[in-house]
Amino acid sequence: MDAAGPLCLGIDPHPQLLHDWDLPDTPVGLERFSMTALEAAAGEDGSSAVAAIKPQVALYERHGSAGFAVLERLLREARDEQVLTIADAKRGDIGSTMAGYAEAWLSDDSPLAADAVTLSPYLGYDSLAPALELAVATGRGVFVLALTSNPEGASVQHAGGLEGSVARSITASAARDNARALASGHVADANGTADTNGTTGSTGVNEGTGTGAGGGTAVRPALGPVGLVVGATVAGQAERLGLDLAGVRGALLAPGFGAQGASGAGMRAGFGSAWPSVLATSSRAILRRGPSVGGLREGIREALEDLRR
Ligand SMILES: O=c1ccn([C@@H]2O[C@H](COP(=O)(O)O)[C@@H](O)[C@H]2O)c(=O)[nH]1
Repeated sequence: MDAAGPLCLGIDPHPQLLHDWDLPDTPVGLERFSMTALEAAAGEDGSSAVAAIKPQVALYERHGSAGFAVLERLLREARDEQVLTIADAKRGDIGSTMAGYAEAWLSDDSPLAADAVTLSPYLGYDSLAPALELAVATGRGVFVLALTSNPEGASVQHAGGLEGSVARSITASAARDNARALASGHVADANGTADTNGTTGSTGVNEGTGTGAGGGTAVRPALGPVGLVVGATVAGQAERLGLDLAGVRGALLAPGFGAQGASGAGMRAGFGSAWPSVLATSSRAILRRGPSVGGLREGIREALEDLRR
């Protein structure tokens, strides 16, 4: 985020987008789409144009094993291009089988290994422990759904009321786990290398200034391995629900920027003091600028400009 700015490019190969790009709704079309988006994300001068890419796993899964093969190639080539990856898989299960999902997305030798994965905490936040443990051990991260960008999310996430909402409990649990990880110094450094010696930065962890390509001068605290998903469209609700997002000390992945209507100005206002930790993610609004790599890069530039403004 310091180097490239607070933007993640969502790679969502919707059937309509494949059609608009004049590609077939097949694994061949999916592969062309994914590699083109990666080329745009990788930037022109060897430095990534975005902080991360976020492939939407559902849209690969709908093509079966051939779709997963394309996703494996995307994740592998992104790694080769040094573009960070967030697999948007929204996984969550009872602890014993959660370990299987964790290995699939977060272990070094998995063909689907990403730098981070999105997790659903609705079988109980602590059921996610196998994924959090593996993320810490391999220098990766997780993003736990807290306040999702869709209107239906409120029926579950606001439950419990202003003082005791589900979202508040998830936020507090993430803050607890990050505090533990940060205190132990056992988190990834800026190169994604697991650091157990406390030698990275003054606190032994990755600290960012928030003064890089993302613009702005706010100081971002050191961030732990547990991020939250907080929709850009609903960020303003966080304060009303008493969520201490800045206190989480984890990255805040914010979908809803662009196609779902959220703007840079609206996000800044909604996230308030947590803004330096926000990683806005946009899929369709940028992907609609394809199929040319130049068009996609223009979309990325405009989105970054909006976030800096
Ligand atoms: O709360 C959430 C969690 C995840 N998403 C995902 O983000 C992208 C948004 O795509 P856009 O085209 O930019 O609207 C998509 O993959 C969703 O599954 C979300 O929107 N909201």
